[in-house]
Amino acid sequence: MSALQATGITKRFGGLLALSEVDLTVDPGEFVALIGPNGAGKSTLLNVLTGLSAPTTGRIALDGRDITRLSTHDRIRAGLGRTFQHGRLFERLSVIENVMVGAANRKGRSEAELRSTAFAQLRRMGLERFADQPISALTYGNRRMVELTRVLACEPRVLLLDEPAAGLNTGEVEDLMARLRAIRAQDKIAIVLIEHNMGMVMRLAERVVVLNFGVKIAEGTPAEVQADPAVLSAYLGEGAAHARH
Ligand SMILES: Nc1ncnc2c1ncn2[C@@H]1O[C@H](COP(=O)(O)OP(=O)(O)OP(=O)(O)O)[C@@H](O)[C@H]1O
Repeated sequence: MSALQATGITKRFGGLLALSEVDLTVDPGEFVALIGPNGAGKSTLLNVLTGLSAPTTGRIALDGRDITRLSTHDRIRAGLGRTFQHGRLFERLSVIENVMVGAANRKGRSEAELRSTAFAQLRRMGLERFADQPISALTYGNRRMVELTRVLACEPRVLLLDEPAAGLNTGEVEDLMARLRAIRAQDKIAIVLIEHNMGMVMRLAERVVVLNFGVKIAEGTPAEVQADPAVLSAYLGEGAAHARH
């Protein structure tokens, strides 16, 4: 059974067709990258999957259960986690308190349990020394890592990441990739990554799905997708694709 299955997702904003009959299937533990030029519909698809935006038509299932009509909060509880392109940390709270907020999405935990869960997550992300610092004291790169830690504290089965490497320096991107590999190996969670950093996509993803103007134009291994003329056209324009063939 698929960990996540979105079928026939269409999303209209007035006259604009942001997504057109998009299918996305993610197997348990699989690492899928979702790529496409600016405005292709990637963030819109994540918003629909997480319930921030209702699809015009289409169906979403998590572990075989229809979640199309669940609230965002209930989807998180059901095991669907997500980070945002522009982070949303609580500035006035400490690092560990932010992560505790993530852990609190799981029912029935005492404050002491939330704190120890949050601390364990911070430790495995190499952030434990910042636990009691305010968010405002962190570098940009560390803030992004705290965002990832917070969603991990929700113990997702499927993790959706919206451009986690944006704004990170080379060393931080390497660190992020190593952490994502470790998370996946340890937690066996499925990951869907939206990313413009193609080097990262090619090194991490097992399967790549390409959107362009709201339509899925290609799907395959990183090597297959890189060699696909339709993908080249979408990124570089018809002229560049023809020049290669
Ligand atoms: N709330 C909205 N209202 C109207 N149009 C929207 C809304 N959200 C997105 N769009 C439009 O839908 C299309 C897809 O946008 P989306 O942000 O999903 O693309 P993207 O692939 O994530 O792009 P980027 O890589 O630049 O983040 C764009 O034309 C965008 O202008």
